[in-house]
Amino acid sequence: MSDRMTKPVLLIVMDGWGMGSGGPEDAIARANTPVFDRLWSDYAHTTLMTHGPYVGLPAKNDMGGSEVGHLTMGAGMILDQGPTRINKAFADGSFLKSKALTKVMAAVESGGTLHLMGLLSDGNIHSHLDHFKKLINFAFDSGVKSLRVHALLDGRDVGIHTAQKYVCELEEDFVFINSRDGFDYRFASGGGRERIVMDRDRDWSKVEEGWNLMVHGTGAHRFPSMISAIEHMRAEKPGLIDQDMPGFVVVDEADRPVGPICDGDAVVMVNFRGDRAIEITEAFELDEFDGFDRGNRPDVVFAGMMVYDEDRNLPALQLMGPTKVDNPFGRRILELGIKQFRLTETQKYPHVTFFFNGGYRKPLDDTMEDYILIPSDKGVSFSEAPAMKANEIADRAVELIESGEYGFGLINFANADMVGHCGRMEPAIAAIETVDGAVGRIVEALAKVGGAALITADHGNAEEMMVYAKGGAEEASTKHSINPVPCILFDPAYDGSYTLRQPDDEQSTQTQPGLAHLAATLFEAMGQPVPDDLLPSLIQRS
Ligand SMILES: O=C(O)[C@H](O)COP(=O)(O)O
Ligand SMILES: [Mn+2]
Ligand SMILES: [Mn+2]
Repeated sequence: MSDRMTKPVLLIVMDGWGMGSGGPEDAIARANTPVFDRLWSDYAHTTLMTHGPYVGLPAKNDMGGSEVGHLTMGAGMILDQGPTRINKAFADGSFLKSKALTKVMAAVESGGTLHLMGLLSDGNIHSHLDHFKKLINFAFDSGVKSLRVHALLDGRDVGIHTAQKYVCELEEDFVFINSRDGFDYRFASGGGRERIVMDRDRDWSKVEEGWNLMVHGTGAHRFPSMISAIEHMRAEKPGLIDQDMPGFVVVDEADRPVGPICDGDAVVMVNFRGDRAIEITEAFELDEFDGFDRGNRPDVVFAGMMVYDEDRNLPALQLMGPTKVDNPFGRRILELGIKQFRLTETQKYPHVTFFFNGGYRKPLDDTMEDYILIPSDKGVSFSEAPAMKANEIADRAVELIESGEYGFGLINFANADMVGHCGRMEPAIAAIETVDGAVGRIVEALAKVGGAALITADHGNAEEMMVYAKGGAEEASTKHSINPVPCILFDPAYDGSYTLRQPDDEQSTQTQPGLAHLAATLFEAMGQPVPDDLLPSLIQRS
């Protein structure tokens, strides 16, 4: 061990690990978690809010997600998130007047088709149905004659079998619009978000399949309408979750695609969140591109709802500017001369990098920041390999702690979330038990060097693996929850002289313990002065 040993303080995010009811749907309560149980009983702990106004989301019961959660943890304050800012800009009219949207509309003025592509649901994690509707109505009001929707079906941020509901809502608008002379609005292609387009781990085959369906109108599954496609897929594979639905093209009586993307068209990616929107954006925007063979790349005006990659300014045309975090935690401690690492597997790479950094994805200073990303398994369902890369992450974390070089490290364990999104109880339990063991090895290494850790989560998921309809019918739940998450301050020198602030109904959104209080808590745990623009630390000394 180095003799200039630094005692690291870690932020360990057990992604998707919420505090549930303890009932049969609660995979976390059902799992055997001796490490978590011991930490909870021996160290100062509390629970944190991760949803709605506590993380800057528009509605009271909006679920938290990784983007808003990590951004809030890194910001140390509650900032308006993308959907909140977009809603406000729609409400005050500035969104529809933006230069970027004006350019999109101008591109199709002389007869091109406007294509809207994105996740068709009201999950509000990656996108919102209202944004589709508002853009459709605006196109209609602006006299755009031809519009096509390329719909990514959700079933991951919303109920598992809800695709039809969202499709029907837009179909209703189309019926009205198409009753006017010369207007032709419809769906052109679709498919489950886990099958096409919304990859975030450079699995280009998924993006390629989506590209071929949307751009070239080619693909084995061809249907006369969205609804017939969804009904057919469901009948063929009962129980199929929307996110896993194979991709398809909508075709006319002569089997011609009704809406391939052609030269002179405009394309809007309606998703506001970047991690799963960036790969398809690269396919549209980059001249030098080796993800897959694009065939004839159409010459289109392409716009994104927001920026998806700030470092490369992609896409070039953004309907809404980025959410700005002026002074994220990573930059603040860099300025204090504290060396830091970020560690996770690639499925969660945006989380520990550009989400936590509130924008930038590469280290600001390579000598002071190490971003370590272990490749996630590819081509398997995480429910078949629920250990994911948790053990490899723990191995690496122990090395980093023992190196004595780092004063801070952020670790994300993907398991409870990624396996939780599959909606199956047994694998979720296995996922949680793996994370528990991995955290155990990390705290053991920390104890040896006198380091500390805040152990928490960005939002719930695996503690709610089923939802119950009225009358008791149960259905698998693949989405996040709005339950609070645990927060433990592991501190081997803990002598009971402090506690962490507890939630109670009397506190305001700003003071109720939440993700926004972690940055100040970390500063305090590191023995550093807490910057006074941050929301206060959770540590209460007696
Ligand atoms: O992208 C996903 O997998 C889900 O929509 C949200 O999960 P995350 O916010 O935990 O990444
Ligand atoms: Mn998450
Ligand atoms: Mn998730």
